[in-house]
Amino acid sequence: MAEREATLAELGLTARGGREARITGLAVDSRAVRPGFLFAALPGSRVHGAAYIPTALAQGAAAVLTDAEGAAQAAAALADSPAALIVACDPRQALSCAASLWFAQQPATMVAVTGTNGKTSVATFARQIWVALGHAAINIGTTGIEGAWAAPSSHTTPDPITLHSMLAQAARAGVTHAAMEASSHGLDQRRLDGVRLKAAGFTNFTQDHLDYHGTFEAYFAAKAGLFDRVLPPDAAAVINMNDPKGADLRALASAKGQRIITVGHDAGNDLCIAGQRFDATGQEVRYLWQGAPHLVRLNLVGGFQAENVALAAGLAIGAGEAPGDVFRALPQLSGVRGRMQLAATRANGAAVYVDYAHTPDAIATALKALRPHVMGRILIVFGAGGDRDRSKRPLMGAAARDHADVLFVTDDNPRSEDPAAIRAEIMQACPEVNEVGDRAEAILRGVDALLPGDALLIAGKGHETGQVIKGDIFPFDDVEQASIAVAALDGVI
Ligand SMILES: CC(=O)N[C@H]1[C@@H](OP(=O)(O)OP(=O)(O)OC[C@H]2O[C@@H](n3ccc(=O)[nH]c3=O)[C@H](O)[C@@H]2O)O[C@H](CO)[C@@H](O)[C@@H]1O[C@H](C)C(=O)N[C@@H](C)C(=O)N[C@H](CCC(=O)O)C(=O)O
Ligand SMILES: Nc1ncnc2c1ncn2[C@@H]1O[C@H](COP(=O)(O)OP(=O)(O)OP(=O)(O)O)[C@@H](O)[C@H]1O
Ligand SMILES: N[C@H](CCC[C@H](N)C(=O)O)C(=O)O
Ligand SMILES: [Mg+2]
Repeated sequence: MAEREATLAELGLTARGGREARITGLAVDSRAVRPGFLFAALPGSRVHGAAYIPTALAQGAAAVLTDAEGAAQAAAALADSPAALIVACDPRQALSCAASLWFAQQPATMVAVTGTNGKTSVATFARQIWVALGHAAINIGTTGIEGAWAAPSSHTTPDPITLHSMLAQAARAGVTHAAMEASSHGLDQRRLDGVRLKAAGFTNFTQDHLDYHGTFEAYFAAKAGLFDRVLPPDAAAVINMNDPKGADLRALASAKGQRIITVGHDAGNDLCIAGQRFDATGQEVRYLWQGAPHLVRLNLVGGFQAENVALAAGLAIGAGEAPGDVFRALPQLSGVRGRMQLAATRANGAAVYVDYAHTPDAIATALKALRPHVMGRILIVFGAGGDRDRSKRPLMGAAARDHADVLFVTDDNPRSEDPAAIRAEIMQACPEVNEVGDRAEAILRGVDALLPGDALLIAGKGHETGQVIKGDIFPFDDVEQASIAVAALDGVI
């Protein structure tokens, strides 16, 4: 980053007293500050970044961006320094816009998707549609940056400096299309406010992340910010009307003057899921685009995937593709790793699926979605993450109790918490279950219990490759464990 310089004005920032500075890089963490950097001292969840302003100045920061509280907190250090001070009411938003100007390039066609469940799936499907239509495309989210340019990512929606650095690298590598996940944390923290969107999508709204947002209202307001604040008026809003919150977002998008593409099962929607027929490996879907039918074979298990595909198709159309081309591309779509993934099959034919369901709604949806594909019983192995929304635990237990036939409650990233206490909270709703703390053993027991025609759903970790216990990450992969269990029990590798 130090190879180039920009003035504050070029980054859209105005310092107190009109002071200018030549900026050589951006940082939100004082430990990353180098001489000439702009340090963004942001209000955090644990501490105000202003606490690190003296350190950043000592390391040569040429400018500090913060809010009024931060400026007051570090007044003494700032008064003694030649660094420029920018005080913004929303410093996170100012940082995102500065980052977009600093890194300068982003793929010309970008879309974003928000919602409690389905974001990764929709973003991946949008990328696959674009690739099928001949574009150099990526998706950005929980599974990293994938497609024509790839990189790992620690966040679903990366912080703005990381995000714009990656967008610029991807654009320089020739990427023209990008679909990104807008997490509620990312929206609340303005991480994607510097992204220029052609379309934005909404999947659904159910319980998650109340530990962070506090109330359902605040959680929904964060998601609505994608349409209210980030999406420009000349862009398209693609809204799943099957969700009760869809109507609220349609009204919001309409007030903004955005082009609205509604998606849902009712015939009145622009993109309607008019019929579905399930078989062992996927489904046939009859979509209607503004009344005209498109019959599509999807190699995807789970009725909700037809909704995710519809939303991705709506985003591609909203961002400029011809509808006919988009529907022709859909049979080529393949599933996302760890989302209703067929991980193994027993010698007796019983199937083992791995899915990332880690909310009450996702567990219910995943189990209900499996039913039409399964003739026998449905078994589930699941747990709940530590240091995350506690109130969802008994609800996850209830969802499994209501929609599965045999339950194994196990551990899923206990993090700093006592794993047995997490399991006990889940089992408040389903006391009559098999409790097996060790996840590998729970999977082995679940696989062992499979009779011909049965299916096992291993829920919660999806694509994850580690089990987080205290501060350590132990290698763990549900798909791999499913294969190991089948091999051990059936004697095949
Ligand atoms: C709750 C949350 O989202 N926290 C994010 C936030 O940290 P924070 O502002 O709360 O950090 P803090 O510790 O209070 O520190 C305040 C400020 O001081 C700075 N600092 C701190 C220490 C130091 O020595 N020097 C320094 O400058 C920090 O950089 C920060 O700006 O800003 C940081 C920098 O951008 C993020 O890394 C951090 O993500 C944490 C690690 C996190 O776990 N976030 C998760 C919950 C998250 O964002 N998840 C969503 C997806 C969820 C989902 O849908 O499943 C995601 O998009 O990934
Ligand atoms: N449209 C949907 N409706 C309900 N549940 C869904 C839907 N799509 C996916 N799910 C469930 O949610 C799980 C997570 O899917 P996905 O990773 O696509 O969502 P996400 O919103 O990206 O999740 P995260 O917020 O954790 O990144 C899936 O494994 C599935 O169980
Ligand atoms: N990104 C989500 C995923 C959680 C998945 C589950 N395995 C867990 O650890 O709770 C979160 O951090 O809340
Ligand atoms: Mg995701």
